[in-house]
Amino acid sequence: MALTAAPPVQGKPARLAFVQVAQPGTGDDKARNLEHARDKIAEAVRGGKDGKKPDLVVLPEIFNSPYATGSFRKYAERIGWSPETRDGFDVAQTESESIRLLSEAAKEHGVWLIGGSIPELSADDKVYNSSPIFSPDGKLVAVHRKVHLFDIDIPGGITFKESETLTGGDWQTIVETDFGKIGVGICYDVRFPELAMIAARKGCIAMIYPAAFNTTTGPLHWDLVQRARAVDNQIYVGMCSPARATEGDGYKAWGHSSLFDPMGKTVGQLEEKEDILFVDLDPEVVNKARAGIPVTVQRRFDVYADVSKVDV
Ligand SMILES: O=C(O)CCC(=O)C(=O)O
Repeated sequence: MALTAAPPVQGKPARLAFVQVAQPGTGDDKARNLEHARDKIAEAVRGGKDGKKPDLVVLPEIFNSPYATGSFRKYAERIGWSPETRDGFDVAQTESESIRLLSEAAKEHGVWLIGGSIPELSADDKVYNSSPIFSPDGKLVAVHRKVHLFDIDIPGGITFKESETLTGGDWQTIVETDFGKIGVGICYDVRFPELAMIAARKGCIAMIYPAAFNTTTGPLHWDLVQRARAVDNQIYVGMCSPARATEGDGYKAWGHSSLFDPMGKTVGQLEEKEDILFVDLDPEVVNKARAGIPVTVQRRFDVYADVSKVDV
């Protein structure tokens, strides 16, 4: 029995490298963090056991600053990119040393680069948690500003309030690479299924999130939310975390950078220490999942189209 399947997703097989670098402690200087990230990108580009060069390298959330609301403004840099200037943006004009370094690394190695995220200072003096994305010629093709701020309070677990110093972004980010469309979110954004659903319906083969879960929610939800987004939308979902800090009283990231496939299977996953995860995307795996379980074309928007109008 042939079922009605969604149109095939456009893309080519691609190798990804998730660079799980240590997150800076409060005493760290930024130049050292940046140099370390640059070295790790170079290591990733040399490939894993089979020596295959990745098409896309991903860094974790807030890799150049301590992950602390009190540090974001101090470490923030003016990037200058906006969706309006996207095509005419010249990296040579940015004031951001992190953007310059990442652009050089992407160009030097000829790879797509999701440059984790960094605190960004906007023209109107707000601070955002922002993920810059570079093409292999070093062009800054997009900046995703974390849309959903991480404000949680779990007694006996973790309290964190990004909104004390950060502002939420107000656009969705989809990047067109030469191996297919990729959606980008940042960490807490993964808890909101809508971004992933829209990305999938717009033809993305994967959602990638620079992220930094913690030791309270990590063991419970890190795998679960990625697998849920992957299975709901029949796309690949991956998150790149910092390594877990072993000293100091700073943020203790969960680690476990990982990629899940459209059937919810683990493609690959790290532990909590510094390491690099090499994993492959295959559009045929997406097409097969969609042909077998065609939820993409079975949705009943006539029944639930007005979900945003339902009061909570
Ligand atoms: O959602 C979570 O449990 C963690 C989110 C987080 O750490 C973040 O958004 O930075």
